Amino acid sequence: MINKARAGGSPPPAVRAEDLRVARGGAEVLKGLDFAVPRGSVTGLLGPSGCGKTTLMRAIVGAQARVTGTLEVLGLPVGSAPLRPRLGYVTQAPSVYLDLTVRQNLDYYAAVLGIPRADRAAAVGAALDDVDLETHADALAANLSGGQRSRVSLAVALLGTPELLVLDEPTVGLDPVLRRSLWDLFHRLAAERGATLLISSHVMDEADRCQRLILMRAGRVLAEGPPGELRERTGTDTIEDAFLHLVADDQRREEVRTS
Ligand SMILES: Nc1ncnc2c1ncn2[C@@H]1O[C@H](COP(=O)(O)OP(=O)(O)OP(=O)(O)O)[C@@H](O)[C@H]1O
Repeated sequence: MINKARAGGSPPPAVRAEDLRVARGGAEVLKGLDFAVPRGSVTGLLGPSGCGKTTLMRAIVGAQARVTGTLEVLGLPVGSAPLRPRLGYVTQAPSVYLDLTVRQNLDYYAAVLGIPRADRAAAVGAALDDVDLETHADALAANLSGGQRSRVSLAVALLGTPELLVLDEPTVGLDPVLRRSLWDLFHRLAAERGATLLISSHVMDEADRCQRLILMRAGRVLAEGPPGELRERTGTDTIEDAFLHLVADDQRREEVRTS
C-alpha cells in the first residue's frame, strides 16, 4: 500500500521510525524514537556506549524482539521476508569461520546467498577488492588481525549488493589509513550503487565523514540532520560540542519535566 501511494513519487526512506520502542531485560532501552534515513545517504548513528545503537540496528535488520511502534525499512514493515536479501548487516563481532581462508569464507557465504556457481569467483573477487583484502585472500581467517576479520565480515555483507547496509562500529580498532579507505568505500557505495549506509560509532570525530547524523543518548534521539546543520543549530564548531550542547538542553528539559 505504501509503495502504491508513492507510485511515481520519490521512493520511501530507507528507514522510517515513529515512536519506536524496544524493551530488553525488563527495561525500555529505546524510548520512542522518531527519525528517517534518506535513501542513498551515508548516515552516522552516534552516541555514547550503551545508548542503544546496537539495539536500534538489530531492530532495523529484524533481529530484535519486543519492538513496538512503527518501523519501516525500504518501505516495508521491518522483518518482512522480501527485505532479507536487500539488507546487509555487519555486527561488532566479526562472523567468519576461523578454519577457512578469506576466499573460502566468501565462497561459502556466496553459495548461501544463492549466487550462481559461475558468478561466484567474480562476486568474491569484487568484494575482496572493495575491502582491500586481495593480498590476504588465501590466508586463514584465524591468522588475520581483528581489523582484517572485520573487513571480511564487511566483504560478506557486500556480496549480495544490498540496498541498505547496517554497519555496527565498522572502523573500531583500524589505523587511520584504513579508516579513511573504508569511509571512501562507504561513500562510493552510496554514490555509485545508490546504497544507503547506516553506520554506528561512538567516536564523534567520525561525524563529519557522514552526510547525515542521528545523535542518540540514553535510548532517545537527541537530534538528526547534516553535521553542518547540527553545528549551526547549536552554535558550536564541532559535533562533540554540538552533542554536549544538546545533552545539556535535554537535561534541562528533563529537570523541568520531573520538578
Ligand atoms: N541482552 C541484553 N539484555 C538486557 N539488556 C541489554 C542486552 N543487551 C543490551 N542491553 C542494554 O540495552 C542498552 C543498549 O545497549 P546497546 O548494546 O544497544 O548500546 P550501544 O549504544 O550499542 O553500546 P556500545 O556502543 O557499547 O555497543 C544498554 O543499557 C544495555 O545494557
